[in-house]
Amino acid sequence: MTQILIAVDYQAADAKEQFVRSLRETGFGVLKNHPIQQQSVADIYATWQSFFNSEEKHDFTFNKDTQDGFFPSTVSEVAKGFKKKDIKEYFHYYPWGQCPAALKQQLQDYYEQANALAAELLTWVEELSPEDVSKLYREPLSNMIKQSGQTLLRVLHYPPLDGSEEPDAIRAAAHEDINLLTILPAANEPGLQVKGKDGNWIDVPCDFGNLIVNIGDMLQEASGGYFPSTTHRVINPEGSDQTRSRISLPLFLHPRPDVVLSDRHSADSYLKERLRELGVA
Ligand SMILES: O=C(O)CCC(=O)C(=O)O
Ligand SMILES: [Fe+2]
Repeated sequence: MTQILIAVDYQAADAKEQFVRSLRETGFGVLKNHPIQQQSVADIYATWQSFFNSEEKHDFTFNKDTQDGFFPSTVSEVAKGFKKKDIKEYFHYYPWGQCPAALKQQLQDYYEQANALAAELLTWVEELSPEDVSKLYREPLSNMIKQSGQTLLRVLHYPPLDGSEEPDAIRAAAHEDINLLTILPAANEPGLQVKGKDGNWIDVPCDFGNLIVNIGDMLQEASGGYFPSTTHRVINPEGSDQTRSRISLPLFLHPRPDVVLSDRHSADSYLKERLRELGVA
C-alpha cells in the first residue's frame, strides 16, 4: 500500500499526535497553518534567485573546515552510493558564518523563526516518544540543540536544465538527511519525492505554504530506529518546466557536537563521517 502524506493542521487540538504519528510511520510530516510567515519565505526565494544569478556568489566560496558559504555546482554533493553530482548549487548559512551583508538580516530573521518552530516540534517528538525509546535518549532531545551553533540553513538553487547535464544526474539524488529534524517550506516548484515502505516514490504535497518536516539520521540513531530517516530525492522537471529554476530552503536542526547519539556515535563523529562520504569535507 502506498502511504499518502496528509498535511496536519498545526492549530488542531490533536496536531501533536497526528504529526508525530506521521513521522513515526513515514519519516515525514507535513504541516499547514503553521507560524512560519509565508511572505518571508517568498522574499528569501526572490532575493536569493538574484544572488545565484550574480557573479558575486563566487566571493563567498565555502570554507571547507566550517562548511559555511557558497557551494558551486562543480563541488556539489554526490549522494552516498552515487557517482554523479547533483544538479544544484547552494549556500550554507550559520549565524556565525559568511553571508553577503545586504542579505544577512532577512536570513537571520528566518533562521530564528524556523529554529523556534523546529525546537517546538522536537519537544513534540520527545513528549510522544514511548518510554522504551525515551530511555535511549542520552539527554532530552530538547537539550541536545541548546547552544548548538550547528543548525544549518541551506538556500538551494536548482538551475534550469539546458541539456548539458550528465546523463542520469538529477537535481538531488536519493539520500537521507544527516541531522535530527529538517524543516522545509514547500519549494517554488515541484520535484520532491519520498520513498515509501513499498519502494515506490511518493510526491510530497508541495502546496506553497506547506511546511515539510522529516527525520534525519541522527534522530533515527538516537531513537534506536524508532523514528525512520526516510530516503528522499528531487527529480528533474520535464518539458517546458525545464526552463524553470527551483529554490528551496531546508533548515537542518543539529545537536551540539558533544552530544552522544548512541553507543556508536557522537554528533561530531557522525557528521564528519557523513561529510567525507558526501565529498565536501
Ligand atoms: O530541495 C528540496 O526540496 C529538498 C532538498 C533536500 O532534501 C536536501 O537538501 O537535503
Ligand atoms: Fe534532504
